[in-house]
Amino acid sequence: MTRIGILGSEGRMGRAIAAAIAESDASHAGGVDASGDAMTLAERCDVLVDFTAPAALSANLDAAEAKGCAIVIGTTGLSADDHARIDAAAKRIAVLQTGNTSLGVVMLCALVEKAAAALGKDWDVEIAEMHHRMKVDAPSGTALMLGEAAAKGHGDSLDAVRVSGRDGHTGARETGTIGFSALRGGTVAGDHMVVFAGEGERIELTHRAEDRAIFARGAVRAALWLHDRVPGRYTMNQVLGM
Ligand SMILES: NC(=O)C1=CN([C@@H]2O[C@H](COP(=O)(O)OP(=O)(O)OC[C@H]3O[C@@H](n4cnc5c(N)ncnc54)[C@H](OP(=O)(O)O)[C@@H]3O)[C@@H](O)[C@H]2O)C=CC1
Ligand SMILES: O=C(O)C1=N[C@H](C(=O)O)C[C@H](O)C1
Repeated sequence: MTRIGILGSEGRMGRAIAAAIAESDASHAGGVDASGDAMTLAERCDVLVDFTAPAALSANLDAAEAKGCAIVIGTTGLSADDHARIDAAAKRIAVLQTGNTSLGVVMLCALVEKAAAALGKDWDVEIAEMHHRMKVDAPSGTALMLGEAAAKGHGDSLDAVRVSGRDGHTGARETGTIGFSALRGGTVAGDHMVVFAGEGERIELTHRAEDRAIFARGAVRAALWLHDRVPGRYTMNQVLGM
């Protein structure tokens, strides 16, 4: 039976993941928070799931590498340096990092890439997201994944075309850019909308998370799939066979 340890166990996602493990074939090996010791937890786990904060990433990867655990990283707001650190860890252990573990968002990314490629840059792409008032990063990790999917469909790199948080006299929209807007409030688990705006018509592709249980179930599914994989960096598409 796969033993899963939770990094960020008392957080919103940590508690949802504990509930998802209880309904799965995995066993719950324990959890830690900011004051806990990831290294000690890793000793009794096959797979760690990390839903904490970017500041915790390095220590969490150190623990997984030292004890030979696989790790699912759901934390968002990661920097380019964080991604380089993940790539380095993936040479020694199995790592899956994603901004969204839900089946629906994996499908939405595929649809967005396909639509962007088919419609081309004459259809302006805008990404809007709404999350609960406690979320600390923007745009969301999911919004960035959707932006990357659209940029890929256009044959671009997202960094070259990204426009975030317009304010003031911005000038007219530049063709080929991808815009991001973030709303925060209440208890929204996570809504994402990708708009393709053309001449006289528009397409809106939307995913609404009704409960963070969808992310938790996806994280446990990813952990079960990752157990005993050879070192490397894996994706949710591989977990879901998409
Ligand atoms: N990939 C996905 O599908 C999803 C990703 N997320 C992402 O997961 C992350 C957590 O979200 P959420 O659960 O809502 O946030 P919470 O703030 O509710 O929980 C974060 C948890 O991480 C702990 N933590 C913070 N810093 C450290 C540290 N340095 N070392 C160890 N633990 C630490 C906190 O402990 P303490 O309280 O002691 O500080 C807390 O238990 C966010 O980045 C969010 O965007 C969220 C949902 C889905
Ligand atoms: O912080 C959250 O809550 C969520 N974070 C992830 C993100 O940044 O995209 C996934 C989901 O939308 C919920």
